[in-house]
Amino acid sequence: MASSRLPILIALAFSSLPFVLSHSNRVMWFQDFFPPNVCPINAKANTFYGIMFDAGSTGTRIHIYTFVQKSPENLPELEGEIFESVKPGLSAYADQPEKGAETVKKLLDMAIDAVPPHLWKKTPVVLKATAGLRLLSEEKAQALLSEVKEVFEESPFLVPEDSVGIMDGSHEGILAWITVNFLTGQLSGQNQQTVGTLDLGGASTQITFLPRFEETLKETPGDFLTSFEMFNSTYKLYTHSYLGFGLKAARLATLGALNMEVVDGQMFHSSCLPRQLEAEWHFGGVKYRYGGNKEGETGFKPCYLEVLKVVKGKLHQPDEIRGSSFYAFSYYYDRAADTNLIDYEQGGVLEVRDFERKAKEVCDNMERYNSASPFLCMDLTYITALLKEGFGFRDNTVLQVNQRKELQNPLLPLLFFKPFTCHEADTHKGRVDAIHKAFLIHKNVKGKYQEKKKQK
Ligand SMILES: O=c1[nH]cnc2c1ncn2[C@@H]1O[C@H](COP(=O)(O)OP(=O)(O)O)[C@@H](O)[C@H]1O
Ligand SMILES: [Ca+2]
Repeated sequence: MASSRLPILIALAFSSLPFVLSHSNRVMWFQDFFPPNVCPINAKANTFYGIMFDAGSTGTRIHIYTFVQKSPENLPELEGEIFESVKPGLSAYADQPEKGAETVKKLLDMAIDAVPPHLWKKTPVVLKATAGLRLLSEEKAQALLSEVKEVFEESPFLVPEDSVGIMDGSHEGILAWITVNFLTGQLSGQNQQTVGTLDLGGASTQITFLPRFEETLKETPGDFLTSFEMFNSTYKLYTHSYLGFGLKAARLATLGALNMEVVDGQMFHSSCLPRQLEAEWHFGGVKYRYGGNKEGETGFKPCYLEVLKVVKGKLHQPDEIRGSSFYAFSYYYDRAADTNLIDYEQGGVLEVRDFERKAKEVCDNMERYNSASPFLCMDLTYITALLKEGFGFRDNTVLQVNQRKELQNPLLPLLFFKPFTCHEADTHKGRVDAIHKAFLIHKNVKGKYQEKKKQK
């Protein structure tokens, strides 16, 4: 993050991303998550901490934040972050929730070392799970979450009431959009030209952009639109999370194995895999056997047809995006960097057709690329089909594929708000109200939008 922006931090930055749903159609971000002494009085310099877990489908990550508040008048500044991750993600322990929670405990032990003992009780700890847990049955997901909650409660840290839960898919999209557009300076000043975001996770994928045309708002299903207020502006965003369309879930779908009761020894085949391949793969706590088409076809053409079945007609295609450029990350970045389409460090700018070109190159020469990952052909072909046939992007749509670590920081948007000063936020209620005013998310924007039109 550009260090000049660091001072724009808010006192509650560390207080997690709870996304508490309120009784109305509003989503509140912080309610009930305020550690008592955020705004110390008469303190010259005060350091405090916050612990956030991002429980993704492919891995669990811990962010331990340190904030320093130099004087009661100033807002705290982010001083540092300790980051660690483990694989696989929690959903791999669907049938062993205690073991899953063990992985969280190991990461949490790092926080015991990082946070001074006298601050343990004031340091909130939060875990937000994404698509891996959304794909599990309610019962299995809850079992995992309650084991995690127990681990938190046995720890010396502050455990807010809603500290462990599954994050709403649309919030994932909004967070990414805010992060990218804030970091690129689009949310401040005049002439805002925001950029849309594409996040390709393991189990779900998100698309988010700010529609420029009324037509888009009219044609979009209501639950794809979310509005929020920030820095005194209202943004009506198009955002949607497609569950089961993450890269790894798409592999299973292509193999015909997604949501299947896998029979022992059952083998799944695909023309997207090296002909002679026979292997095993674990995902979401299930073991899959898979391999190439020993006799049938292999290569880009048959693979594209296979993958097409997974995406064609399954996604909403907003016309407006065809000509715009998007910011793409997660597996878009990983696969582009793996195949030298972009630089690992710098990221780069691509067109959709570059993914297709690379997919052809890899799929039609699978023996050569086999050593990297047997799924490379399938992954690149899926990305191509998802972008073109799924979302409806043109071949020449420009994608900025940049890996910025901050993008993976689920707390970052909270660091941008400056909704109140410490003086205004002396009371718990004062803080909640201030945050409320500063940042609201409304659901069902379409309903509202139509109502407004009728009134006109
Ligand atoms: O902290 C991070 N740093 C870098 N990349 C990350 C981080 N967290 C997730 N990713 C990227 O996200 C993708 C995996 O998605 P994830 O496991 O979060 O699935 P989900 O979003 O579908 O639950 C990979 O491309 C991985 O590189
Ligand atoms: Ca993710």
